[in-house]
Amino acid sequence: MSGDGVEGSDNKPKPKLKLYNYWRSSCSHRVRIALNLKGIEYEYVPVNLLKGENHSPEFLKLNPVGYVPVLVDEDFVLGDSFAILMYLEEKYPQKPLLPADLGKRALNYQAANIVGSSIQPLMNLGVVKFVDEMCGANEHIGLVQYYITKGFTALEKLLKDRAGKYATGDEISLADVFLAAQIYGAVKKFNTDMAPYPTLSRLNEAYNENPAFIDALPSNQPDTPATTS
Ligand SMILES: N[C@@H](CCC(=O)N[C@@H](CS)C(=O)NCC(=O)O)C(=O)O
Repeated sequence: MSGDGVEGSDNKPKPKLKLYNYWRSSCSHRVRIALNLKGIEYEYVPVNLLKGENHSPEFLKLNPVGYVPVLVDEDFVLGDSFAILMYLEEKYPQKPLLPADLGKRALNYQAANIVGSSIQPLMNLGVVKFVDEMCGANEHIGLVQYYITKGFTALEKLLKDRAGKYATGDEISLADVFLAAQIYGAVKKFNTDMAPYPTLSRLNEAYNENPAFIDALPSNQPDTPATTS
């Protein structure tokens, strides 16, 4: 969370960005990684999903769909991690997440959207609770594991001949931000065995050595419960 504050042309420091988020939320985790990579200071505003704070009238004014993360930049309010990442990318072009090469950029969108559309939504807290209420306690586990396997299998095939040190080359890019958060969530919450995914495992090792990724980990946030390792 370190980095230079953003200064206006009058050199007065501008108010910090606020990130409404939750330590364990993978969508929040993505945005924390990008903020750290770009060296943007922000205020961490915790929203406890287990206590349903995301359904409060105050929070729904910020994001009518009731999900974290939400970014507040002075009087501009933006929900959805993908939208936030694109906003940050344009407003803070340092350490770009989108490669200049069109094909690589498109590959980043594809990998990010496999995570953001075909894996994470199926393991979202609301979905998990709904499935368990309809089908019985812990019935969500099989469903989530199915979609993690399907998504990771696709990502492994997609990236195995294209990855460098990072997902789409030797520079960190958008796909890495999505992958790091998704792999962490799959392993920690659903005990996913990463052995069938050697490329994803290798990328995950690179993430775990990078301070911007380490500072963004769910285990390192101000609202992380003390009992969590
Ligand atoms: N497409 C949205 C999805 C946001 C989302 O699903 N957020 C989850 C946490 S990762 C959430 O707030 N879940 C609360 C719930 O399901 O009630 C994004 O990328 O920001």
